[in-house]
Amino acid sequence: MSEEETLAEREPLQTENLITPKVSIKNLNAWFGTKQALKNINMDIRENTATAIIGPSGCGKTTLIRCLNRMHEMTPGAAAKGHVILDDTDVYDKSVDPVVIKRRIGMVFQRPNPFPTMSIYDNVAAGLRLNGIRDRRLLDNIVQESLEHAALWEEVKNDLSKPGSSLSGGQQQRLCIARALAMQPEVLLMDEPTSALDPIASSKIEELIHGLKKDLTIVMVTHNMQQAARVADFTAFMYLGELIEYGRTKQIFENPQKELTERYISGKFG
Ligand SMILES: Nc1ncnc2c1ncn2[C@@H]1O[C@H](COP(=O)(O)OP(=O)(O)OP(=O)(O)O)[C@@H](O)[C@H]1O
Repeated sequence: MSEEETLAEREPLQTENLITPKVSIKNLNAWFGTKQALKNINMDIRENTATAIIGPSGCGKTTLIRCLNRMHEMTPGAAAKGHVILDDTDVYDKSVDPVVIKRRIGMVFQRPNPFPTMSIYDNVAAGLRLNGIRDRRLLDNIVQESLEHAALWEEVKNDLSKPGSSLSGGQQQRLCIARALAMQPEVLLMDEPTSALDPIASSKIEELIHGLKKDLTIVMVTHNMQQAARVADFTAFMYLGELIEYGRTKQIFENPQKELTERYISGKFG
């Protein structure tokens, strides 16, 4: 058994249905005004795994992950209907506070977006302070842990008061990951987290994703199929707002069951 093999690959397939998902998407539909962007998505996401969402431009990848933590509805005119069950909470239940959901399901965006006027330290501490944490020692600890977790601490530990915007693009993206981790999310959504980065910075983020899976569940959008193959345990292929095929990454890439998936994977359209 190679070290490259992931936990999901080693486990026998038969156990798959017995594992309670971390996130269960049921009959999820989403719109921008009258345009339907997601069509009846059903998908279970297993805890402590990385799932890649792939598919051609405009197929609904970003919309899908933004529906998971209720960011989609923040776009004027946007709406979602259906269920996203996080453990045993329906994210779309009327009694649920979307702010709590965003804390439990964090997000990292395509372009690194540190708060430009804030120091490295304050970028990571900002969310904690907003949540009323003022104790300096506690803040120091969480900031250090988050930066360590994001594999950035060694590079910035002597420069914590410098602006976040003084870092390289790859470092800024890891700072944004640290900022998300400081809130101790259970699920981390990543929307093409390496598309603005060079290959070395990208591979650092990919390594990081491997490590982060031990503590949380990752759902990432990527245009890069090699990246999906390298980092994701499971891959979902979408087309025109529909989930066409979803399974273990190895199966999706080596033995797709649907012709559309096969055509996309082999570069016949994109
Ligand atoms: N703010 C918006 N207003 C109106 N329509 C939108 C908006 N954002 C996305 N859409 C439309 O919704 C559909 C899904 O978009 P989405 O961004 O989820 O696709 P995607 O697969 O992530 O695309 P890409 O790979 O290009 O980022 C597309 O047809 C897109 O044009």
